[in-house]
Amino acid sequence: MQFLRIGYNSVSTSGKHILSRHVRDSVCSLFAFQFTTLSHMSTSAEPVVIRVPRRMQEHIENVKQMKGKKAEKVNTVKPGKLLIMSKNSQLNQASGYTLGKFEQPTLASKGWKHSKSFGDYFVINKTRDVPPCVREAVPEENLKTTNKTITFKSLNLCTDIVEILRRDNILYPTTVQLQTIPKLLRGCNVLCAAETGSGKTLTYLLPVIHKLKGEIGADDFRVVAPHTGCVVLVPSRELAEQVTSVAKALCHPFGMKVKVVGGGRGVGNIKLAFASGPPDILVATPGALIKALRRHCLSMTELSFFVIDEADTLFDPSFADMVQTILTHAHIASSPSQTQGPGRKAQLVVVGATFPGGVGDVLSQVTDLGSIVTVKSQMLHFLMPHVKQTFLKVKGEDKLLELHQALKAAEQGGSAVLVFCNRASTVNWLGYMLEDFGVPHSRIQGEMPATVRAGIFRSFQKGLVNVLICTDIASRGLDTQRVKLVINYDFPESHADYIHRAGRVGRAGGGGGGDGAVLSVTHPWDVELVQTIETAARRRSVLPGMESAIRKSAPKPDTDKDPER
Ligand SMILES: Nc1ncnc2c1ncn2[C@@H]1O[C@H](COP(=O)(O)OP(=O)(O)OP(=O)(O)O)[C@@H](O)[C@H]1O
Repeated sequence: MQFLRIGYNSVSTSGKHILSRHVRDSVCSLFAFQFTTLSHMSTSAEPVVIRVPRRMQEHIENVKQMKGKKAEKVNTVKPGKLLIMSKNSQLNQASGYTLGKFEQPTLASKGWKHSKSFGDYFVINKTRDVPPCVREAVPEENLKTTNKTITFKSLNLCTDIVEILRRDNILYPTTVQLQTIPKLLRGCNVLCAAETGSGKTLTYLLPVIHKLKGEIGADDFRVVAPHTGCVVLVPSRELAEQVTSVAKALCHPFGMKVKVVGGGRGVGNIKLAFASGPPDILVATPGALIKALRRHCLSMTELSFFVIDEADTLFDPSFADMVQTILTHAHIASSPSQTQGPGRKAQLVVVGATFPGGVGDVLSQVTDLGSIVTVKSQMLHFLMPHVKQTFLKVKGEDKLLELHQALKAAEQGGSAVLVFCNRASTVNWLGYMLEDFGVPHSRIQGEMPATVRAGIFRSFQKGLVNVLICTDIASRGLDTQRVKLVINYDFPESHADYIHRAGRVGRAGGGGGGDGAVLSVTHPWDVELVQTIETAARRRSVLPGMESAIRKSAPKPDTDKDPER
């Protein structure tokens, strides 16, 4: 300070020295008044030099840095329920706390690249008990007094279908069903993007069955020339069997035929599916469907519906060419009017819980993109608020022990567990290790024949075994109501994989939707993904990089008679 005063004096008297820009800025921030005076005084005279001692410069820099750090730290600890619970309680975040738009959250996983962080953890607590897609269930006796409650009947589905659903205790449409079913019944092409477990299978199957049921008998030419009414394309054999069993249960009372053709079976088996004539609904994997088309087992020119389920996988480069080839066999409508009467074209339904870019490029080749109505759920690409998600930073050698502990705890609770690995070889190795520990389990990975995989998955679904070690092949679309715990033994390689894996718990119709949990074990190389997930949780925002090209269609000024409006 002493020295500065001398500088000030020298300015006021001689004004002969040049003020270095860097020092001027530093001084300016701390001694704003003095600098204003200096600049003012030096305008008419020669440039000014103020000599600031090195120690003072360092002090100024230190103060600046400290100020910056203080600005970064946000006090998120508040009384009440916790959204984020961390090993370091200073980094907890109350569920009632909302980060400001420009506030930088201090992450519990901030130092997780450092070896000292082994043993650290944080938990994203659930903030609700039921999945957001499940709409408020109002007791039957209150229905008359509650305008808001919409049942499947009010969606104009035929009473027989509503009755079948009622027997399965499916009474109220989920939000995505409520938004999508009326549009499909009107004949629109629909792209439906909704979170995992929100009931997308029924979303497309119900209108498909309703319409095909109406066509049978009412449509003379159909009796003369029976044809397949709907093709559902799915990426895996397990999913094909799952969709088929749901469709069969719904179609059986109406005498409608549902068949499945999946990978891993020979051409003879594919032909067998068509031996008794074209099925009303065909569920197929891309490879099997192409084989069927090449052998003229079916024609897709008279389809009423073409459904692409798990679109993000089917539009992935490994499938995209096959999907494109298949789409050229179908005549896709460009407007609802083209879906009526003889010579009608097929409605296109594209369904998924995550969407990559590039979907539009493929679809634009078969239909007018403007004809596709987009239904995007509000929770798309958000972390599930009804599932507790724990992240552990552990040493490689401790992973197995952590897994064993978690499996033992789950075994006591009697719940089923999915353990995800990134490689088929890890699935096999982990299986041998768990055998040594005496943990009964099954394994599924992509290198197994599809028929074997499907059998293993069926026995897991039936409850014959409670632990399934798997790769991401089990993360897409499979309905795993029994599963209460998902363990990421290997951390997923992308946000999309995390969303799909975590989505195996907390599904609609699961009764206690809120008792599912996800446990992720992480390594230093996973930390960046973990940090973006933690940031999204603290900000309550979507996971980054998932926005893709999906935009909700602007409402058209037509006679949209959705009951929700
Ligand atoms: N309206 C409803 N009410 C109650 N349960 C429902 C309803 N609709 C669907 N379900 C049940 O919710 C579960 C999940 O449905 P589904 O498998 O279709 O989800 P999804 O959205 O396709 O999930 P994913 O994205 O993982 O494929 C199923 O067991 C289904 O029977």
